[in-house]
Amino acid sequence: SACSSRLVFSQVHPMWQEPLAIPGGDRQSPIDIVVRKSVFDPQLRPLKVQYEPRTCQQIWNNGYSFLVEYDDTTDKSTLKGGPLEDQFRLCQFHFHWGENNAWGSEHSIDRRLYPAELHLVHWNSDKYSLFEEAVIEENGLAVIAVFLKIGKRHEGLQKLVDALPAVRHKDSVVEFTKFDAACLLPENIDDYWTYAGSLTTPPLTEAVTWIVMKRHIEVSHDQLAVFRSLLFTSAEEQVQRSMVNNFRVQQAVKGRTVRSSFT
Ligand SMILES: COc1ccc([C@H]2OC(=S)NC2=O)c(OC)c1
Ligand SMILES: [Zn+2]
Repeated sequence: SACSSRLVFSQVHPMWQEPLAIPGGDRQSPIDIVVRKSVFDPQLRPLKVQYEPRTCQQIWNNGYSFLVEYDDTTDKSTLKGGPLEDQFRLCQFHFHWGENNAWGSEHSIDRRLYPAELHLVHWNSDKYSLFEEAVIEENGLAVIAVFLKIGKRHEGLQKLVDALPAVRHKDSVVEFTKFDAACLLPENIDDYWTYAGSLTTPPLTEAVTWIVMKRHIEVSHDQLAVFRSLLFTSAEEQVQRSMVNNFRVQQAVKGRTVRSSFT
């Protein structure tokens, strides 16, 4: 699918140092969400998530995370409502996680970090015809963020966990079909925060309407351990590096307002 588009990142592996100052970066992500400063917006509507499991295609280790990629050539898996004026198409989801359970998420709530964070990535198919077009437009993308907490085993995630050893190295791909991404959403998706932000790895474009779920999902310690068994490095490289701590440092809010859909 296009959305995992082979946008050429800076070849220097960011390893999450800040490789470059973003010219005029005044809406960068991730951020710490200060709950008492968020503003309830009664005009925020319920989210409408309609995912078609048959659009799931493959898992790709891109050397930053592993992406579960969807066929985004038609409007079969869509997101609308909430803060969104247009219809958005699901193109991939991926995660960010730590080397241990003390940290790993990109966003935090009142400074509380989670061991991992899921990003469900959608692009505005009312206004653009390709992910690559949308990724440089300020209303181009919508990313749903869901925090992961260590607890009971997540049955729906296990099918994905079982496929990960096949994509251990950077640039490996494995077929992965009929996965319902909706199983990774918390029961209640009506409670969320939303703010204007950016991609969290290069190209860091300020194209993202963030929808950060208030409710987390639970995964088992062993399931998250399999994420940490992945590698940043390709099979040919002499030195193998574990894929952990693939999150960006938090960015200045710079006067942005974070709205909440709940009081
Ligand atoms: C080329 O497409 C990209 C590139 C980077 C990101 C990063 O930005 C966020 S958000 N998470 C990431 O890993 C992306 O995710 C939507 C999509
Ligand atoms: Zn991400």
